[in-house]
Amino acid sequence: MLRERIEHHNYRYYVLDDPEVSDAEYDALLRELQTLESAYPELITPDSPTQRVGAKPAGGFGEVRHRVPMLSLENCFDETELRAFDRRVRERLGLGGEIEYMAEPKLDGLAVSLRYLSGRLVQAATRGDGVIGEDITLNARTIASIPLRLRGEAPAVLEVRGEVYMPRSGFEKMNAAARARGEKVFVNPRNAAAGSLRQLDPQITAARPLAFYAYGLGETEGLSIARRHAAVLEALRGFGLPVSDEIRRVKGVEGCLDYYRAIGRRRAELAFDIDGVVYKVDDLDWQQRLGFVARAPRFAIAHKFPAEEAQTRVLGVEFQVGRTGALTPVARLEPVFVGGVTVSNATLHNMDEVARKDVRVGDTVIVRRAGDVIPEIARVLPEMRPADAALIALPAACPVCGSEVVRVEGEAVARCSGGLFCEAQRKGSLIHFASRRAMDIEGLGDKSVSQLVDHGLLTDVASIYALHDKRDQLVALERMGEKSVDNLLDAIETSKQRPLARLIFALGIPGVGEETARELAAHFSELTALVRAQVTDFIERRGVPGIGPKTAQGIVDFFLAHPALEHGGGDLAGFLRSLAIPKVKGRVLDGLVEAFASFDAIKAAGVADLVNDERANVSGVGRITAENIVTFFAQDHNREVIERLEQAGVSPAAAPAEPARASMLAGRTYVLTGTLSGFTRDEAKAALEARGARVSGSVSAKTTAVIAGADAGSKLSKAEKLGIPVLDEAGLRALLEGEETT
Ligand SMILES: NC(=O)c1ccc[n+]([C@@H]2O[C@H](COP(=O)([O-])OP(=O)(O)OC[C@H]3O[C@@H](n4cnc5c(N)ncnc54)[C@H](O)[C@@H]3O)[C@@H](O)[C@H]2O)c1
Ligand SMILES: [Zn+2]
Repeated sequence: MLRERIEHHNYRYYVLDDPEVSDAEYDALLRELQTLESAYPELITPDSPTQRVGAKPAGGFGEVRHRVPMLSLENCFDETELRAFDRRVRERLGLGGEIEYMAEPKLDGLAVSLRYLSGRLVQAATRGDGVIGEDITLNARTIASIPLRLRGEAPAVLEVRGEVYMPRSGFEKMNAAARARGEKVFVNPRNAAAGSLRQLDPQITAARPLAFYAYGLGETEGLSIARRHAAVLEALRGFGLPVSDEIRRVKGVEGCLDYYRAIGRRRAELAFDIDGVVYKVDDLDWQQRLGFVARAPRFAIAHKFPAEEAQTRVLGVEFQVGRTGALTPVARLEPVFVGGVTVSNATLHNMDEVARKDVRVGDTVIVRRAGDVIPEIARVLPEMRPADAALIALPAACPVCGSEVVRVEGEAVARCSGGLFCEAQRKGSLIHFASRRAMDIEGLGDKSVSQLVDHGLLTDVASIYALHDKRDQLVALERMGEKSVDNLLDAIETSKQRPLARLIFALGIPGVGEETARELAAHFSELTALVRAQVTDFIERRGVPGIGPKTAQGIVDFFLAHPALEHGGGDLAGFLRSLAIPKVKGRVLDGLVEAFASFDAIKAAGVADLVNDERANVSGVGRITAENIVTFFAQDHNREVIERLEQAGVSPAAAPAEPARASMLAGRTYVLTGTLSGFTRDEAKAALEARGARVSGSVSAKTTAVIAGADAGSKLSKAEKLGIPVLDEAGLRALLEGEETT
């Protein structure tokens, strides 16, 4: 029965701090019951979960009777529901205009009530069932942000209502430590906070990273303040209680929605988890007139964010093949609504990840989609695993071309060995070549590349430049038409003039990203030089193979101790061997002779001359990338493609004479904010600094420009206020390439 199921989940959640289902699923059950009860009001009983808050205390703790009940909040999940709430409020108050609300973050922890008598903390209690809570005074005393004494002139009685929560950083640290000890980890900061606070041994609570925010009042005596919720918060602050500085006064539904969206964008940046925002009528007299229903006040509502996690089932696993042949396992899921969209696939990244999470086909899993991040499987619920759940195995053959799948020892990825014989790799490399940051050929995206490959019009990247001879065939294709074919051919023609760095990046050499491609273009100036390069052109060897710092020091010390040693002539290797210098034999001995040729040179060598190390001539190109580049250009088919590209007139401008790059942006200050798609923050910072710019963390009048990625927050609004130019990611690229002067 529905009520019993809800009660069971309440018990798991509120008493055991160990829920079995996601909040979204629980909310759906509760709504189902609410809908039923509103259709058949005669079924409502006072003990129905819709009429009650939380659950009775667990026992083990003393009981506290709340003098002012601790209620829950009504929920809304979208704009329509919010408007309905606002309309109800105005109708009840008989008001026409916009209502002023206080908008607050809805912290995801657990509610507590702190009782101060003449400024001293005398009791702390959980919400319990709203009427009777658990006495957690000793535990609450261990939380640093809960003052034991109030500041200023405290009233005779002050009950403070607020949320005990666990900041995200503390949660992650605590879970990492638990994982290292092989102990159970908490599924989210809320359960961690509840589980940590409701410990019978306060010493355990003391060791947990808990914090507190105050947001309201219970019983008070002798407190005189303005009849405004804002004044309540101000007073709480004045008594030394922590109050969130994200709280704002807003006007009407539009103000509420603006606040909701703005904080929603910054949700991931906040130091704590929030599951939504709360709007409260600011005027306390109005609050009083609005009053309460059974389990919640009528003057406030929680506007919840779409759940970032949801529960679903793994129906199967497919392996996708990327342009480098990497096989990515992708779980096919029973469609589920999470993070605001319906998700039916989630990446499993690679086989190590599959093993680490122990995902099997048939498993019930928690899917997570935070912000615009690709959905992923957060964890498996092993207790719900069916007996016939199937292990996920790496296929022996590529699902696209049937070539053998190889997995390099020690590497997480498995690859199809088919190379350009593999259609998936061919399509992938064509899409990459034409992509915006590579050769930027508009009209050659995922779909059209796929279509052209399927019709045999494209084979490799050089075949793009033969398309103009196939105009008739192109026009005959579905979704093509004269106009779009002409546009495509124009775009292809234009792409012949892209700078060398872009062409190098477009070729898709393993390990060569945009930044490395730029370095390579600057170093080699033309493609033929890069094609002919050897590993030694990238990497300079110094010292003698096999000699590390210790051996080197040993050699230097030996000659310091024997300054008079001379080599009378003859076999140098034999003479060295006869000296029996520690570690100097075999490869090291041969290497010394080869590198230095004379005994005097070896005697004179310092540690730095002896130690074997490598220096990169091109920044960002280490041995592995160097080998990748050389291997790439050693392949006949790749050389042939390059030749055909050249014949077709793809003649990238040699890197423009770099305007003393190191000082290109000297004297300028940039601020980075939001998420860039092509760079990490650190990469963007390094690239700017390499050009002489300063990168600062805060916006001021001295800021040259703010570079804003997706979901930029307060720094962007500050820049707009100060009238400081704002660049997007394309602007940043132009700036780095010296094409723009902001
Ligand atoms: N997964 C499960 O099995 C399960 C079971 C029961 C409940 N739940 C979840 O618990 C939630 C319901 O719990 P609830 O009754 O505590 O309601 P709620 O969490 O939706 O809202 C009320 C609570 O919000 C908190 N809050 C945070 N910031 C606040 C602020 N600024 N002002 C006022 N209050 C603030 C308070 O603790 C208050 O008690 C739902 O999200 C539900 O999905 C899940
Ligand atoms: Zn393949």
